[in-house]
Amino acid sequence: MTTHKTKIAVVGASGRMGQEVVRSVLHADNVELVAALTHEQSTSLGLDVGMLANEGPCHVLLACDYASLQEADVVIDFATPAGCAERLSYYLEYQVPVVLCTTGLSQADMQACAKASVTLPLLYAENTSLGANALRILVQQASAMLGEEADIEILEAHHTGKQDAPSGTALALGKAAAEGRGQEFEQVAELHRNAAETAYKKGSIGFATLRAGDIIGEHTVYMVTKNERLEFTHRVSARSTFAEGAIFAARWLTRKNAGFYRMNDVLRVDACTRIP
Ligand SMILES: NC(=O)C1=CN([C@@H]2O[C@H](COP(=O)(O)OP(=O)(O)OC[C@H]3O[C@@H](n4cnc5c(N)ncnc54)[C@H](OP(=O)(O)O)[C@@H]3O)[C@@H](O)[C@H]2O)C=CC1
Ligand SMILES: O=C(O)C1=N[C@H](C(=O)O)C[C@H](O)C1
Repeated sequence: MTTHKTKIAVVGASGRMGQEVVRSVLHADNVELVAALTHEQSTSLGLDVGMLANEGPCHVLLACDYASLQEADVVIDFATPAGCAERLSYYLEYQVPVVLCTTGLSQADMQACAKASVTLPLLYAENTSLGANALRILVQQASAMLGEEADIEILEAHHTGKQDAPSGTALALGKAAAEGRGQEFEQVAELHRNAAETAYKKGSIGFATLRAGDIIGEHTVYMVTKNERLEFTHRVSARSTFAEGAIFAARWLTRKNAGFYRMNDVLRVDACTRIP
């Protein structure tokens, strides 16, 4: 019996994550790589993305003509925030569902995502790993239990190539913590805890950032009360974790109607049930 292979286009395909997704797609038997896209100025245009990803030729060349999206069932976008609005316009034009994994997006970009999702299945994932999404639920629950008794601080560590800070995952964890104790995130978030003007305030949620070497992605949420503390830590030791999560989400998204989706919808971690 031949099974239908999901046809995947990877956007940002020459980047750290783009190459990881290419590798994972080439190794999986239920998906097929049909396009690999980047921007017009990319120095890697025209290269075989299989070669770029150290997998040998796969006969898909890095391109910037988004008309090739017509071949795809779904897009996985791990490109940089710059150009996000333009990319969304292509996904709308070619009506191709998208798993958007870019962090550091502006409010305007997020509004454009919401607007696009009126007519397109769009899944926004600042972190496609199972563990980070489970952690978000645990943090919300613990924060609800402890209330404002606990000081909450979030520390994230990433490789030196990361452009945005705090990370998208750290912000999502902070939002979950604020939600848990019934706070408005924007009112309590101290995004740069170590900056001089953001000294400790009771009830705030502080963020601190490390950028060092090749750390793939680590997040710790501290909940500290008098004489004791909880530390919730998630560490990723291979980028393939993110790539495989994105592919899993992409296949799921091809069966959905237009709408704005999150990893929780895919993984059902909130209901503590996994889709096999
Ligand atoms: N959701 C998740 O689980 C994860 C999300 N991320 C996020 O993914 C994003 C990419 O991370 P990473 O791979 O490390 O970054 P990289 O800088 O390695 O890759 C980004 C890629 O995007 C390409 N690019 C730049 N501008 C455009 C554009 N306008 N259109 C299309 N492609 C473009 C770049 O091409 P060129 O190099 O040729 O300029 C580059 O290849 C970040 O926002 C990061 O935070 C990362 C890991 C996990
Ligand atoms: O840029 C990265 O590398 C990562 N970015 C995501 C984020 O900003 O949360 C997810 C992961 O931590 C790796």
